[in-house]
Amino acid sequence: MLAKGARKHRRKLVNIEPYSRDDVFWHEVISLLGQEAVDKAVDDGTDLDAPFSFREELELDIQRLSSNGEGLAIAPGLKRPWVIIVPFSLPGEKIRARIYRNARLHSYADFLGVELPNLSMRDMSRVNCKYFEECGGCQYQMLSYENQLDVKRDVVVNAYGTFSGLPSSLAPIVLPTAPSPLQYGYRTKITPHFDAPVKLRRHQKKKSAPVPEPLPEGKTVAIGFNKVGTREVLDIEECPIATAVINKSLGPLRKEILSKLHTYKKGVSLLLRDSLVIPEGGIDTTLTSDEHVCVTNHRGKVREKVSDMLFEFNASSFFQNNNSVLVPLVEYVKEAIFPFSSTTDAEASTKQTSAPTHLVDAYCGAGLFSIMLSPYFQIIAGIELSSESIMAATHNSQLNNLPTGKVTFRAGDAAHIFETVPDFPPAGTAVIIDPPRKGCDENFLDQLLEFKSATVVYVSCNVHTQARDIGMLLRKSANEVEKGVETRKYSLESVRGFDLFPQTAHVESVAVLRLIQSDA
Ligand SMILES: C[S@@+](CC[C@H](N)C(=O)[O-])C[C@H]1O[C@@H](n2cnc3c(N)ncnc32)[C@H](O)[C@@H]1O
Repeated sequence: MLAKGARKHRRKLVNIEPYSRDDVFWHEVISLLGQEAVDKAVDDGTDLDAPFSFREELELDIQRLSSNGEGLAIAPGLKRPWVIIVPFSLPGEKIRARIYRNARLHSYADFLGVELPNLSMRDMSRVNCKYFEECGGCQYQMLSYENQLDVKRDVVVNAYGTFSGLPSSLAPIVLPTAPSPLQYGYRTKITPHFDAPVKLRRHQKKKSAPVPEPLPEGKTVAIGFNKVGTREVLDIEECPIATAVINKSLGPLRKEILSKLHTYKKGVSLLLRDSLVIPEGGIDTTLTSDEHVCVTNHRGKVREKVSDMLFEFNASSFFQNNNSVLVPLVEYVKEAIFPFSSTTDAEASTKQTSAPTHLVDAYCGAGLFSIMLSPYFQIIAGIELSSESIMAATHNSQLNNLPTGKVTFRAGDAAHIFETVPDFPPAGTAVIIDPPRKGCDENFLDQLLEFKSATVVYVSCNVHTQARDIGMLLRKSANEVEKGVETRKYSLESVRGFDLFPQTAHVESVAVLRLIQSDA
């Protein structure tokens, strides 16, 4: 019988949040070791029995790249199999690593160096950041950009293979990853943070304590991002994936924070957001400026331009962080909705009889898709949980002179959108879904299935929850046909990664679904 503390530790290691980063690793461990070996270790009770001690150093052969960006190796010379996860390492490489955490049938290790590099992938002259291998951010800088895009396509393929629950006969067509026009200097938002120095924190806790003094000359605190694999802050003076205006402001902001560090009771997350200058004078698009500034006030306003449309939103609200890729992304979504515009008349007539006239934009944020696609629809309805973003979306439809009544934005849970559009003809409606990382809930998917729009385009920053949601939608849709209550079902036409986050392991994924006759 395990002691209480050991039972708690076991529960923590075994109960992984589904579709999380840890869950992705766990599925990769199963895939590398084989289900049989995993079952045996679980039966023997050795699945948590790590064969390594803290800080043990090892030489490893990397076998695969994880969808999370790290290299995966099977520990050498052991009687029972065990996986080691090491950042900055590539398949085919021999590397040195040092264990820092043990988990269920796998351990995490720091990267110490390459013994034998994989020269078909690694070229260190490509690395553009002085914090590479220290910062937890951009792990793929040593890869060519083409290689990064290929790796991200594999992530999409594997996510559908592992998390959709679809048989391999229904595996989607995964198109090549669409590139970002900018591969550095693209991030329009960064959020470096700092912890209040321990001494100050203690000092501030005592109510009777005198007002703390500024830090003595030469004493400083790290302001930046997490060191790889830790929660420790790495001091960052520049970030090559952020825009020039953000990098220009980072130095002065750091200086200001350090000069008043003694006034912070706890650590703080800073915000630096690239914005066009917003001219005085309210809603007047003739007053536009191409000058960029960095907004650091969380309650400040930000303006971005996408093609010839303007977007304003609160600095702390959601907006896509790579402006350079937004025109290709929106254009791709548009072509998915109106495939006939790029096909011959004969092809078009076999695909769909008429172009959609209505758009539902679920999880609409500040109205990016609704507003960009407004010229192509008669009526648009958007929904979004954040009332701040809905106010921004409504403001943005006026800022871009959209005809009154053409676009309606509502604050609320996405699932409520379908009850508010009873007059939208499903056959003439396209639905765009762009949920947060956790994906959609089942209630939303049920409403979507009941509505039966001709086309659904699902945009996601987490391809693993997207695969789960699409798998569920396709199964429920096929079930309706099997039961004889419906003759049409959803078919997954394609999935395509979009590189919104060059140099990192993240990928945005766009899935296109069509409602087809079940015998089609
Ligand atoms: C990835 S963002 C997409 C925003 C927008 N489509 C864009 O591209 O700018 C996801 C949005 O979903 C919103 N959200 C989260 N949960 C929601 C829910 N249950 N119903 C509606 N919106 C939700 C968030 O506030 C966030 O703005």
